[in-house]
Amino acid sequence: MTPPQLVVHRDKELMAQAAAARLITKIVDAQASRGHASVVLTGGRNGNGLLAALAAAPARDAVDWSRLDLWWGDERFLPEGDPERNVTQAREALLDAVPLDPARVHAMPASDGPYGDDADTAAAAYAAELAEAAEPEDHGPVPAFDVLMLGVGPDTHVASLFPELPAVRETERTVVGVHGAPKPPPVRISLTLPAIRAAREVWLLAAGEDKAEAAAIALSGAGEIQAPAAGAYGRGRTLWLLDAAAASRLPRALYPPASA
Ligand SMILES: O=C1O[C@H](COP(=O)(O)O)[C@@H](O)[C@H](O)[C@H]1O
Repeated sequence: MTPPQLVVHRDKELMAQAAAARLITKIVDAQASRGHASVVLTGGRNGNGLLAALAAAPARDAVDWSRLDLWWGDERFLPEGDPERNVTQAREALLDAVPLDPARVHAMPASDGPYGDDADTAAAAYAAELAEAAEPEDHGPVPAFDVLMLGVGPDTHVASLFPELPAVRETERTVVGVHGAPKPPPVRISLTLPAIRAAREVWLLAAGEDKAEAAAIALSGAGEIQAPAAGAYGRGRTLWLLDAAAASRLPRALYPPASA
């Protein structure tokens, strides 16, 4: 387990801009060293805020968008094009504005797609797609993503891993169907903690007063079943990107010097 590093920004706008700049650098560096890069996107307010900031950043043109694989950490299992789907929101915030290779945009299945409304079969299909993309040097059934981003819910959920639900207890499968999520919609698809931990870097995004309690709990030694964000870490780095409001209830010992 890589211990979390914390960066606290003044407010959520600055946090989104700084995280977008950080992501551009990571992608450009990965493309320079390996020829391609892979990023796992998150839904939610903070994830979409980052994508919108990236869309507005002039440095976005430094990325070779045709050599970037995009995956999702979770999806709301709704029909294609539904405004609540994470991929729909990501397209609106950024993806439609950059020259991605459509074959490298790995959206999770929709509820009116080839697997119909069977979220478990759709999840298994996504797991198979990940396994096919994994290289031998990744040493596992999912690619070693360069960056995997996760929004942190006010209840400490990450991706669609909610406290105490079966999905957060999964130790074998890399992608699961989620049923009975406390946040709508109730049916979702999610990467599991083992898949999340395959990433080189995991970035947790938390901005706003409503995330303060969740950040304090997850960073104070809570168990991952009760606080899924506590179980999200990367192979090489675990980075919490917060704004001052979300960091306001962290124990003093954890509170780092303000970054900006
Ligand atoms: O429903 C979801 O919620 C989380 C957190 O969203 P936020 O709006 O509270 O920041 C998000 O990370 C996840 O991808 C999404 O499906």
